[in-house]
Amino acid sequence: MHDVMVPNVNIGLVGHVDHGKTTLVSGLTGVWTDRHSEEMKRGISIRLGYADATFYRCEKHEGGEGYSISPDCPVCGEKCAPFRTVSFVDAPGHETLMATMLSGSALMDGAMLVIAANEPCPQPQTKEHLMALELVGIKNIVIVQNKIDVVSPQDALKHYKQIKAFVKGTIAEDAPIIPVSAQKKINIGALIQALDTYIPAPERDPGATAQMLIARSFDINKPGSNWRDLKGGVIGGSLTQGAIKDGDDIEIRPGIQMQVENRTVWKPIITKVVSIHTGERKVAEATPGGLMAIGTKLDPAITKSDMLVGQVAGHVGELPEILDHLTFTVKLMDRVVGSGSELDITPLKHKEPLMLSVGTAVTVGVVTNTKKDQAEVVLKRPVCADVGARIAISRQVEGRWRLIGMGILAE
Ligand SMILES: Nc1nc2c(ncn2[C@@H]2O[C@H](COP(=O)(O)OP(=O)(O)OP(=O)(O)O)[C@@H](O)[C@H]2O)c(=O)[nH]1
Repeated sequence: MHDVMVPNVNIGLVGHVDHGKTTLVSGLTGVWTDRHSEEMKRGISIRLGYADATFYRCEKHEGGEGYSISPDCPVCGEKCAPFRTVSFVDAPGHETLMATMLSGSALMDGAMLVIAANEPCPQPQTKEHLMALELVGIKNIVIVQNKIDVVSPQDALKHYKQIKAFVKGTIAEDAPIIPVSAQKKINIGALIQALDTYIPAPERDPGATAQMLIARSFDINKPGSNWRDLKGGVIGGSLTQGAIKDGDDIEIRPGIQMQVENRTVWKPIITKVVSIHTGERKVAEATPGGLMAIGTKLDPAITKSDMLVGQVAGHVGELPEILDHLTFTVKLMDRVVGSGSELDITPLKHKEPLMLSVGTAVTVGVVTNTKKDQAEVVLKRPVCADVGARIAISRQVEGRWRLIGMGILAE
């Protein structure tokens, strides 16, 4: 591992099932396949996956040639310095896992939209994932035209034009389209160059109060953990602002569900940070950018099996309110995308159940009040969120949750 501090960004991988997202991350990190198959064995591949990469650039070459995942320049063999570390958030492509994709999108500074060259574009989930990026406000997008090794140059060009037509008028209209073969490792340098250019490390405020969105939580003592020297109950995710240090007392909200006099209440969890990892490194302090894992003094029974996913961690007393009902402005799309039949979206109805994604939290609620562009929803599970937070709204259409619009949390 290197000792140079380089900017870190979180890049999401989205796109239709089997278009090669996992293979691509493997090519960009050199390690992912093993970890992924390890996860598969443990039966948790439906959850979000993470992998870290360090990118190197040789100053001696123009274009994508000098970009690689190895410190040795692929052209001249000279040693190069790292210029960027990247945490990949791999969202599963399957349509029933849209909630997981939305939960992961809260962590993304930008996204790679992976589209296979050997299938007509757009496929249903490609449409739905692009719409999700648009709704959650992810503007920095690089389109990867994958599997170019299995089509002729003419067909690749035809397909490229299909992608161009598909993204016209969307948030990805000006996104670069990089033809690659993840499997044959063709054009990976150009892809790294595009990621560097189009997904910059965002401005963040390390001086603000800490807010960590939790996207994984587990028992470190279980076999298969990547962070063997962390101890106790572990939470993983990303800081959106502020910093967390080793030894800090932290609070996790909403916390634990309890029954008090026949009422369900949520009690924030208070604990101490005993170790921090970013990527493969142990660090004394975590700042925004990249994914991290924090070892705490919590009993692993509280953190096991992703039980704290969707919660927020920060310093004691400094987190946003715990909300068991949300009032938000609503902007609905015209039609449901990604379904076989693209149905019109009707206004929200009183008593209608909705699935709402806020930060990494995915929660279900019932509409209790609705006006033209505002709604109130009572939640089954509360969330911890600030006024102004973005809310992705899904409703049941033809038996599954479909993304129908976006909300902004009001006072
Ligand atoms: N020929 C060829 N095959 C590829 C390429 N990239 C991926 N594949 C194959 O396509 C299949 C799907 O790849 P994955 O990487 O699992 O796809 P995915 O998008 O992660 O799929 P989900 O996680 O299920 O959404 C696998 O059999 C890969 O070996 C490529 O560039 N060329």
